[in-house]
Amino acid sequence: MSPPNLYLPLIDLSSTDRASLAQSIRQACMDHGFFYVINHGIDDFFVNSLFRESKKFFDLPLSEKMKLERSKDHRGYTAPYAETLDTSSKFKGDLKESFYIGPIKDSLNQWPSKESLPAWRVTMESYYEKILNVGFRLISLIAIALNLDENFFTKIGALDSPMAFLRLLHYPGNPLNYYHVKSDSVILFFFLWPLIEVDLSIGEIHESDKGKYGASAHSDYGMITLLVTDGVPGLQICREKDKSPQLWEDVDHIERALIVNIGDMMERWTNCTFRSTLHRVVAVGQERYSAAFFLDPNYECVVECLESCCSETSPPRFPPIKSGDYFEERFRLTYSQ
Ligand SMILES: O=C(O)CCC(=O)C(=O)O
Ligand SMILES: [Fe+2]
Repeated sequence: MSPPNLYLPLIDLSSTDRASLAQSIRQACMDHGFFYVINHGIDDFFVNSLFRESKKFFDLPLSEKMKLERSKDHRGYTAPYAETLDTSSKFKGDLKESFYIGPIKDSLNQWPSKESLPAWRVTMESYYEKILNVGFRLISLIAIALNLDENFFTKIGALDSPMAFLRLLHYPGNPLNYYHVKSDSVILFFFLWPLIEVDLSIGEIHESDKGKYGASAHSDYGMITLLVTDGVPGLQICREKDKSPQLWEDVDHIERALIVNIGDMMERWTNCTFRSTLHRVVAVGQERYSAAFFLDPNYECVVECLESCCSETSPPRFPPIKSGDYFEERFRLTYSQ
């Protein structure tokens, strides 16, 4: 295993020294907002079956996938170019296609039929439970890292039926195959590169930075995100978003490690002590699969500056906000471009 270019701390969940783990997490969250997690207890077997089933879905014809188009509850399929994570971008839409699975105990999720993909639902549900469990363990370490009771986030109700979403992602290898033209309600896909040269006067050509970004620059909305990838590179982070020009650093793949990052809610809670770092996925000309698990608080939970993160000299920077209100606004911006 070659050492990563960008040094991100490795958090070894098999360690019993919770105080030292929490200290490393604190440092990682202040310096990068990103860290690796090893020995998390999710067997390779589950990750491999997650990617195998994910691929089976994304391999279906677009018309089949669109039958499960993302609902108002944010469950289901989003086609390439449906999302613009970088809401300031002049380009429209990201290259990726994705599938959202929300809390598995409610009945709002959409599933491919058992006839077409018999093992799909059970695979996703099983991975969801396992990764949720790792998320809970990390949140408790994060509470310690913030000098709080290890059950702090449970006690304030954040983890009471948390709004945890598993998002399966597929980045096409050849972006040119996915040029997408949108005209009012009509969406046409062109699968032949030469056609792009034709001046199409209907609608708008969605160039998505000419296919440069699988996912454009963004920060995640919630508490923490736990990511697994198939090892294909592309993920980059920018630690100083206001610096010009921005410096983007590659996040290397480490076999069997999860990549964990802090989201905007946690940044608000911690009064920016912990950083919600800008990141993106650049297209590397290779097909790529990943699965991001967003562990976000219960929508009723009020996110307000933690006592351990403010003082007279460092007053709260954000007003308290109900988690559900915050998410609705962020989702609206992401999909309204
Ligand atoms: O696919 C990846 O590596 C990152 C995905 C991501 O940042 C996201 O879905 O928010
Ligand atoms: Fe992200």
